[in-house]
Amino acid sequence: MVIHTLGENNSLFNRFIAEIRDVNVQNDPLRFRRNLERVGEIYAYEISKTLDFADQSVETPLGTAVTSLPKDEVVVASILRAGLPLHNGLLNYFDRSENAFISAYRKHTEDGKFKINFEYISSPSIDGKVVILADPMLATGSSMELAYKAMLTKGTPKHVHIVSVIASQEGVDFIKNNLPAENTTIWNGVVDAELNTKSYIVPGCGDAGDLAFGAKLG
Ligand SMILES: O=P(O)(O)OC[C@H]1O[C@H](OP(=O)(O)OP(=O)(O)O)[C@H](O)[C@@H]1O
Ligand SMILES: O=c1cc[nH]c(=O)[nH]1
Ligand SMILES: [Mg+2]
Repeated sequence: MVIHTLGENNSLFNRFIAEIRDVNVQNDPLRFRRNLERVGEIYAYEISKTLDFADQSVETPLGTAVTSLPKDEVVVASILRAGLPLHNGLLNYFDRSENAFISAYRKHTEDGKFKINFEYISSPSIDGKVVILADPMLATGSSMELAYKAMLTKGTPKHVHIVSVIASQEGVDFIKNNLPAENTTIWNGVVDAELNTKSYIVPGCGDAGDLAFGAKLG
């Protein structure tokens, strides 16, 4: 399985990750969402380089320009709710893509544990298409695995790109061990070493869904 960690290279991408993490910046929800969106835009550009391309003619007022354009059909998919700003960023560039949404969230119990609740998937057929499955946080990897399985009920994809902004090493290993290697690629912004006792990524950024959209009950 090919795994990319974009934050390993020096670029402006790291500024967006730093602001997403920074307690003194992430408390501005508009900026937090916009930074996730900007990260999504950069992922879209990087992932676009892996697509199949074909020459197409474009008529200009003065002649014909032959341009190499992506020919794959792309489905942008994300996990509610923290995935929404990242989804929007991907969609800003893959503006012709189809879209899918999966609801998967941590349902906490009184003993401090949680299980992943799945309620909903809205998706087109993914037969033969390139699926980009996005969620800013890859902690244990359970939500992503559940979302991946839900997507597979909608067809057989050509390729699946798993996209996270902040991942844990455990989450990356879990995806590597549980998803097929041949047609899956993982894209992370950064990979942090630890999960705490509540399975939050350390240093991570805190609760991405709450930072983007506010606290929720349960
Ligand atoms: O890798 P995992 O251990 O499964 O954890 C990651 C999941 O947890 C967060 O969602 P959360 O349940 O907080 O929902 P939210 O997006 O509604 O905040 C995050 O957005 C991922 O979906
Ligand atoms: O660190 C984490 C883990 C799960 N979900 C988050 O939003 N943050
Ligand atoms: Mg959350």
